[in-house]
Formats: sequence, structure tokens, C-alpha cells
Amino acid sequence: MASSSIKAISTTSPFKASSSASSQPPSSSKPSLLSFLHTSSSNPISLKLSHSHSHAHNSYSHSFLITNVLKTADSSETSVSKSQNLKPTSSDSTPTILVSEKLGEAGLQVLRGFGNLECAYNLSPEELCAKISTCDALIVRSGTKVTRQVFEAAKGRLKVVGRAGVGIDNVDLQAATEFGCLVVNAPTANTVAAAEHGIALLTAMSRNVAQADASIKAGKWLRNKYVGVSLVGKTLAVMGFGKVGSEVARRAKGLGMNVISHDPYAPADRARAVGVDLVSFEQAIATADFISLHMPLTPATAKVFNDETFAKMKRGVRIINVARGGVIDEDALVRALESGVVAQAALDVFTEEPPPKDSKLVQHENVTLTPHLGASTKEAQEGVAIEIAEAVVGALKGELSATAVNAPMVPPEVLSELSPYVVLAEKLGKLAVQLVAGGSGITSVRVVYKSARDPDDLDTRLLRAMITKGIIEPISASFINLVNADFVAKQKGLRISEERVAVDSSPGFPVDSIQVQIYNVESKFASSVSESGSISIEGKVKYGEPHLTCLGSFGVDVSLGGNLILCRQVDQPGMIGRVGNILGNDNVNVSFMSVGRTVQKKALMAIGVDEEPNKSTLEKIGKVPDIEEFVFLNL
Ligand SMILES: NC(=O)C1=CN([C@@H]2O[C@H](COP(=O)(O)OP(=O)(O)OC[C@H]3O[C@@H](n4cnc5c(N)ncnc54)[C@H](O)[C@@H]3O)[C@@H](O)[C@H]2O)C=CC1
Ligand SMILES: O=C(O)C(=O)COP(=O)(O)O
Repeated sequence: MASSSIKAISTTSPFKASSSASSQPPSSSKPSLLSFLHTSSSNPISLKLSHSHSHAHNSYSHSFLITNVLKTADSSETSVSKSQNLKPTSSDSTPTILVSEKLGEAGLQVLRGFGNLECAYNLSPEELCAKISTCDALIVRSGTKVTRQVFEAAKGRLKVVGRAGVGIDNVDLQAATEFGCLVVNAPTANTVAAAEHGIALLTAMSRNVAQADASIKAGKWLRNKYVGVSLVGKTLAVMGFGKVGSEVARRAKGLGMNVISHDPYAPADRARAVGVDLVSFEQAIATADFISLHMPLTPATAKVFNDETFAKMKRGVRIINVARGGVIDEDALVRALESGVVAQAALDVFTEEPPPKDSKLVQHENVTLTPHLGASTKEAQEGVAIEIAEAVVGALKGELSATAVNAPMVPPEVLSELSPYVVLAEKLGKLAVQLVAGGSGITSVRVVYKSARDPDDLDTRLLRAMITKGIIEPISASFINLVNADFVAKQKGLRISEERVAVDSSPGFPVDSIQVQIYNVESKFASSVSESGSISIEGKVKYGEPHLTCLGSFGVDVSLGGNLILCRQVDQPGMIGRVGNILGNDNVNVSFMSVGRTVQKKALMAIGVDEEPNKSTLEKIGKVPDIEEFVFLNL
């Protein structure tokens, strides 16, 4: 048995990059919030590699920098990983924040108080790409296209993109996610401004204000030409009953309009509370005298207003768009204006901004235009600037953002409650993957949460992401964080299923225990395999610290952290002493020990050691008679 035990200390990872233990000091199991987003709380591989790269550790993201120096072992990784592997680190101790469009002064002050602020407006795409690798954060409005090229050019340094406003259609979210870059927006501060602008366009259009103004300035007095239409009693269809749409609806009701709305995702009772009926798309466009657009631009909403849908509208309908130009097929709108199906349009947004000067739409007499001014009030801009500055600073500090667009949004109170479980989740993932024998691929993981909480009262997204991170990080060359854990898992063909089991414990704690099972793999430590044939480990939070409580069919109780030796032996006197002596004689300090038994006269010994024993010490343990197998793990 002893010879097979020696195999058990093999540090071969089940995937390409090695998960071998290094002689790094055990790190604290207390996470910084930053660690959820940017780091492993104690990643020996990252630590090891960090020593082979020279970079400064700065005060705001010490652990971020450590973990962002990535493994280079896996030559088959995608370009994403490659570029991240090249991650440069700042030699400056403060983060650099690039603001690429005009932002309110109050927000700039918040940013100045935190980092190196660089405001560079009107950058060309090439200039932005050239600059971005020196920036930790980028703040944009709607005018900057944050493309895949920008993330590639960032070489992994860019940690957060802040969108000072709502629409994030100018940010390549998929690329951001792949690169582990958090995207946050400022979703609330410009709602009223956009709604007011929608109403301004509605009223201005219906009374020809812009055209009449231009005509007077041209020396004309055309009282008969600019006869308008009244709003009272007319039907307004609000397309998208979100923040802006509902505020537009409220205001339009005040103007005496009959308001209906189409929004496939809005709750009907919220609309009813404002006196608005939610109707189908077809019904909305067929019955409305005015149609106001307030949905986001997504692949599903792109050009939903087209020849076919214009043809279904009431002849003489009037359209207002303060959402996104791309939801309208602009050529089709010109045709609808020319045929008289659409009497007038009032547009704040365009497919291409600014639109071409000679565009038929821009030149059309019945079209009222503003240059994307929906959010442009002093009040909204100050509000948005503060909202985004705080979100970006929070993200750079490692706080999870309530306005994250591509990562779980976790309210602070939930986060503080979940923190120790998040650490447990990552440790379990890291332990489980180290038990997998090299050579086979991990494809199926099952996570079981035992909890006394109501299912609605437990958000497992963070836990799942951290388990995923724990499993993947040691076997991937990619930088893994909350943003990209799921993406990288999918890319690797790893399927993670979750299950909730109700237990009769205190609902005061969100989770009683977390079990991680890896299916269809060989284990390098047979005792970790449960009756179902999966590698199975279970852990709990005890006194705020992560503990391993079950391994295969053995009950144990060991702190999950640092260096751990697991031995299975015949359950007989003297075994603990023999192993303890070997460690003591070789100057390896034992920090804790736990023994679990099974009915078959087998015992499982878990020994925490302050440092990694050298190979000869481990070989001596392997030669102890009646030690059937053992494994050394680094958590
Ligand atoms: N012109 C400007 O300066 C501004 C423009 N906006 C734009 O206004 C739009 C709305 O913003 P918010 O109300 O803050 O966003 P929101 O997310 O609160 O509301 C959007 C609503 O659209 C709904 N929706 C999604 N798909 C839909 C579909 N296919 N049909 C109908 N409804 C659909 C959603 O369920 C949601 O209720 C966004 O496109 C945003 O970018 C927002 C602020 C300023
Ligand atoms: O918040 C939004 O979605 C807007 O469209 C506002 O855009 P802006 O920040 O004014 O470029």
C-alpha cells in the first residue's frame, strides 16, 4: 500500500496546469471583498508565480496583483487567457481611472480622491486602445465604444468599466466577461431626465415647436402651416415599462392621455398601479396614436420597428424615441414617413451617432431631433457622475457592486452574511479538484446546499461562482473571478448543477453545509469517493471559519486552509504517534489533527501542517505499515 501512497502525493493536476502545492505560507481564510471579484483568497499558484514577475503591491489591490499574474503553463488557452497572462501591473500604488467622456464635477472629485484621474475626451478607437493598458478603470457615456479590441489592448489590467448612464449597448459585455472585467452602470440617476425629455419631445413634436422656431428664425410667420395635434384623450403606447417608461407613463397620464404599455417582463400590477394596461406588442402598435420607445437595445429589440411593424400601425401615428436608435430600422421609418403611415417622429437617439448630415431621416421635415440629450440635465449629470464614481471606486476596492451588469449583484447586507460561506465555497472547490487524479477531465460537478432557509431567501450565485473558481483556477491558465467563472467553466465543458436540501437547523445561518461532488473522475485519494462513485466532500462554517466535515464516507472536522495531509489507515493504536513522530523529527509543525472512523476498522486522519513537508518526509509517511493511502493538499 505504501507505494501507492507515494503516488497519492503526485501533484499532477487533472488538467494541464499543475495544481501542485508550493512552499507558500498559508494565507488567511478571511477574504477581502476584492477577492470575490479579483482574487483567490489564497491561491498558492498565483502566489508562486507572483514571485517570478516583478510588480509592486499596491495598497488597494495587493491580492489582486498577486492573483492577476497568471499561469503560463497552458499553451492551448484562448487569446483571452493569453492576453491576461501578459498582464502588466502598475508600478504606481494608486489605480488609474480614465474618463473618456464629460462627467459631472462631483463624480470627478470622488475619483480624484481615490486614484489617478485622467480625463481624455474624444479619443479615437486607436488612441483608446493605446491608453487602456495603463488604466485600471474606464468610465464612459454613450459615445465611447468599448469593444473587444479595447479589452484585448488592456492586457488584463482593466478591472472595471463604468458606464455613466443606463444603456450598456456600447460595451462589449461578452468580451468584458471573458476578460473578467466588471461592468457597472448608473441606472437610476438619469431616469427622470430621460422621461422629461421624452415628454418634451412628445409635446414639442405635436405642436411643431422645433419647425416653427426654425421658420421664425428664417423670417417667416407660418401660423396656418404649424397647426398641431392635441394630446388629451389620445392613446400613448409606452414600449418598455421600466424606469423611464413608467415615468413617461405617469407624466402622460397627467396630460390626459390614455396610456397603454407593452413590456414582456414588467409586472402587470406595477403598470396597473399607474393606471396603465399592459398589452401585446401587436395591440400596442395597432391602437396607439403616439408610440414612445423605452426598451433597451438588445439583439431581440434591434430594428423591431421595421417595414412590417410600421405597416400594422394606425395611419398618422407619431413616434418618440429616447431609448436607442437601433430599435428602429431608420430606412423603414423614412419610408413610413414618406407614405404618411408615420405622421411625425421625434428622435433623441440614432443608429449611428452623430447621424450622417445628409441622412434622409435627419433632413425630413416631420422629424424633430435632439443630439442624444435625454440624460443631459445638470441634475442628472451630477447624479450619474456620483453614482458611477462610487460604483467604480467600490469595485476597485473589491466591493461587490449593486449595479454590476456582468456579475451577481449582491446587496451589502447579504454579502456580509455570506462572506464566510463564500470562503468555504472556494476552499471546497480547491480541495475537490486536488483530489482528482491527473489525466481525466472534469465535466460534471454537483453542489448540494443544506439550509434551513426558504429557497427564495438564499442566493447561491456567489457560492456557486466561488466553487467554480476554486475548481477551475488551479486547472486553468485564465484569471478567474466572479465575472468570468461561469463563462470559463462552460468553455471547459464543466457542468455544475445545484441542489437545495432543507434541513432543520437555524435559519439564522444562510447555509448549514455545502457538499461538492465531482462525477466520472478517478480520485488520487480513494477514501474521498462516496458510495455513489463521486469524489464527495462537505464543509461547514464553524466560528466564522471554513471546515471540512465530510470526505467520502468519513466524518472529519478540520479547518480548511493551509497545508493538509489526509491519511487513511487501519484503525488501530499507535498510528497517530507514528505519523506525528515522522513529522516532528523532520521539523514539520502540526497545527491540528482530526481522526474520523468507519465501521470497517478504517480511520481517516487529517493533519494540518504549517509548511509543506519535503518529499522524503512524505515518503516516510507512505512507508508506515497500515497507512493505506495518503495525499498532501494545499488550500
Ligand atoms: N436618451 C437618453 O439619453 C437616455 C436613454 N435611455 C435609454 O432608455 C431605455 C430605458 O432605460 P430604463 O428605463 O432606465 O431601463 P429599464 O431597464 O429600467 O427599462 C427597460 C424596460 O424595457 C423592457 N423591455 C425589454 N425588452 C423589451 C421588449 N422587447 N419590448 C418591450 N419592453 C422591453 C424591460 O423589461 C424593462 O422594463 C434604455 O435603452 C436606455 O439606454 C436611458 C436614459 C437616458
Ligand atoms: O443612460 C443612457 O442610456 C443614455 O443614453 C445617456 O447617454 P449619455 O450618458 O448622455 O451619453
